[in-house]
Amino acid sequence: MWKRATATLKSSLSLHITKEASKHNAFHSHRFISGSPLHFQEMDGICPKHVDSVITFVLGGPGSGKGTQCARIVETFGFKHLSAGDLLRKEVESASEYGTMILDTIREGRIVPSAVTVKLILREMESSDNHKFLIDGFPRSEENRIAFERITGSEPDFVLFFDCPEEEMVKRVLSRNQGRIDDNIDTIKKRLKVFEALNLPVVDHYERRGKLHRINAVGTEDEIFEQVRPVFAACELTAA
Ligand SMILES: Nc1ncnc2c1ncn2[C@@H]1O[C@H](COP(=O)(O)OP(=O)(O)O)[C@@H](O)[C@H]1O
Ligand SMILES: Nc1ccn([C@H]2C[C@H](O)[C@@H](COP(=O)(O)OP(=O)(O)O)O2)c(=O)n1
Repeated sequence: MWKRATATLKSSLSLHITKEASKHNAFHSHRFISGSPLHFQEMDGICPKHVDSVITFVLGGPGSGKGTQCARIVETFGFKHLSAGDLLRKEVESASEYGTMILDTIREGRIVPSAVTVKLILREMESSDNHKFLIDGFPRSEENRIAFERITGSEPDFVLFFDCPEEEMVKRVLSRNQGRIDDNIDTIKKRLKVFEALNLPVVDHYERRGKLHRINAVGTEDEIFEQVRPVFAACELTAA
């Protein structure tokens, strides 16, 4: 399964976001799906580096342990980890024209428009020589999913979902201690609502597609990794 054709992965360099994208938040606007007003300008063409790429999406609520387990997967299986949240936070720090919009959106616990997030992800993929990608915290909505699949012309090879009870997620986020503006009880409550409304439909979608690996996210980090490991080990065997 390592070998797959993402032959239609298009160059992020050909993506442009209009200012309109920054005005519309995905939570309020699904116009991208119906009429594509976010104005991606896509040129035909393949990014040759990614013809054989493996793409794994890592889903789960805030604090479910996605980042923690991704670090273990990177260490054990050599994937390139792309955290959508980290990329967005880096964009805020880089004085990007979208910085204020991204920061406000994160502070309010909403979802940044796909035009911005997909562009950041593709830019990172193209600058990497790795061919195995863990895309963490994405897609967070059907709008994210549809935008990614439409732009790249590809689906993930498989999807991990860290299934964690809400009270455990709240406890973990409140003790995360990374100085994040969204790790406070008010924003967490909003993020959990957004997660249920927008992310769970994505989980259901991949379950129906037979691509979902549901991981019980309660337990020690080691115990959880012992559920994760066989998913990746099986794929390595298939590729051998
Ligand atoms: N299995 C676990 N049990 C308890 N705490 C955990 C576990 N996995 C991660 N954590 C802690 O919970 C917090 C959130 O984990 P993180 O990996 O950042 O989650 P996510 O990326 O899903 O938001 C971090 O402080 C992390 O150290
Ligand atoms: N696909 C994404 C991923 C994250 N974001 C925004 C909204 C999220 O609440 C924040 C933080 O995301 P991040 O994945 O770092 O958060 P958690 O690790 O799940 O707590 O970033 C987004 O708008 N779209």
